[in-house]
Amino acid sequence: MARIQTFNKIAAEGIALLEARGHQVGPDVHDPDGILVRSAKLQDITFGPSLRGIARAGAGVNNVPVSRCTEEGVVVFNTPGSNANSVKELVVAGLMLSSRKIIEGCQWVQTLDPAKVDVGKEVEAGKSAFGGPEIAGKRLGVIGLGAIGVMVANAGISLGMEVAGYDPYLSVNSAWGLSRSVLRATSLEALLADCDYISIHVPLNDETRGVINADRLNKTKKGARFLNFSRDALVDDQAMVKALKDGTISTYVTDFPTAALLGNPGVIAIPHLGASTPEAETNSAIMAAQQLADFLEQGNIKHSVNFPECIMDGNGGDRIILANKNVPNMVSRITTILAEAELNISDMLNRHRDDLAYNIIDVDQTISAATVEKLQAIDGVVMARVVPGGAG
Ligand SMILES: NC(=O)C1=CN([C@@H]2O[C@H](COP(=O)(O)OP(=O)(O)OC[C@H]3O[C@@H](n4cnc5c(N)ncnc54)[C@H](O)[C@@H]3O)[C@@H](O)[C@H]2O)C=CC1
Ligand SMILES: O=C(O)C(=O)COP(=O)(O)O
Repeated sequence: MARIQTFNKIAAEGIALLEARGHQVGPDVHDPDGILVRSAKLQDITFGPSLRGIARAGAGVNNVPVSRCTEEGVVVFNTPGSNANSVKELVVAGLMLSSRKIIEGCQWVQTLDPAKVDVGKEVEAGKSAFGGPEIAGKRLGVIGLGAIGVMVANAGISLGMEVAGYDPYLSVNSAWGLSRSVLRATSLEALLADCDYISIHVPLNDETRGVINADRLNKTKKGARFLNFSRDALVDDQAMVKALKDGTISTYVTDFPTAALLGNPGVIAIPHLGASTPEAETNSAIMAAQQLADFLEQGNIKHSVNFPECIMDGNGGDRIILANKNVPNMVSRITTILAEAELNISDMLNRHRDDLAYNIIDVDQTISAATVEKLQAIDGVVMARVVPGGAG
């Protein structure tokens, strides 16, 4: 049994999956082996020595201190694609909201006093203040063509838009999913200069922080509508407010409101609702719970953002999982210690990702605590554990 602490409300299906597998789950669990989280910020949390894995039920992991986790041998998971449709649908709504003055119009209707005016007559007389262009035939630029960006680009095509995409790291999988009608923008600047509607779908990291800055906004097509359903810090708020004031951007739709944006005309601020559908919440919770349980129970790693993918069927005996710096001679040092302990390796898988290697080693005999200590003491070993319950 593992102890799993939750940091947000996680859909019941995910919790039920873990409980059905015998694990203790909840917000008050102490000394957790695993953490299950949505958007709660974990940067200021000190992790105890028992922590082995963190599963983010969702896509973005900027709320998790991933580098610190890697150094401490903690595996971080996310759930790619689990909430992409939910975000895509809200982006489609955002396109419409950015184009037609639906929100202002609805707010105005609520101000009409039926005791004083004929509402139907007043609506017909006042509606011309709330017109806006159709999106069909206009050009949509999609920055980042991953799980969400591909769906948004394809939706744009279905809605009769011309669509251009920009993603220097486009995966083969995304390329397969992308409509052939989507044009390739040669650079971010070219996309910004050419598009009437722009939607950004990239992770927040050191490369993308502030990617939409004053300089790029100055080069953006006059009157463009900008949609940000990714993260607040991708966009320089002050520069965006200025671009809204001078008409460079006509509407900024954001799922990540900040203090600097509130009260500015042209801002449509949504309270981070992109993934708030029962379907997305259930998908994400189940995927996160499954991945975390598979790792805690068997050491298998799928959809980690800091460890390599590593999955091996067990043979029913003891299993060691071990992470080490990806430097020469590590495997021989590990296997020497196992041989000295007269342990016979029945199966072994070694994978690496950047500077980190991960090993799953199944042995025919029982592994002693002393052997695990020796493995942990090897210079360059970040983490070594016997998976409880063996590799069956
Ligand atoms: N509003 C909400 O509730 C939600 C927001 N998100 C946000 O959306 C982001 C994207 O989500 P997914 O599409 O599921 O992730 P993903 O990992 O499938 O796609 C991200 C794409 O961005 C591309 N990319 C990375 N750096 C880039 C750069 N500098 N320029 C252009 N493209 C770049 C990658 O190659 C990848 O194709 C997440 O990281 C998260 O921050 C995700 C889900 C829900
Ligand atoms: O998956 C993501 O990156 C999201 O932004 C969704 O966040 P949430 O799980 O709704 O707090």
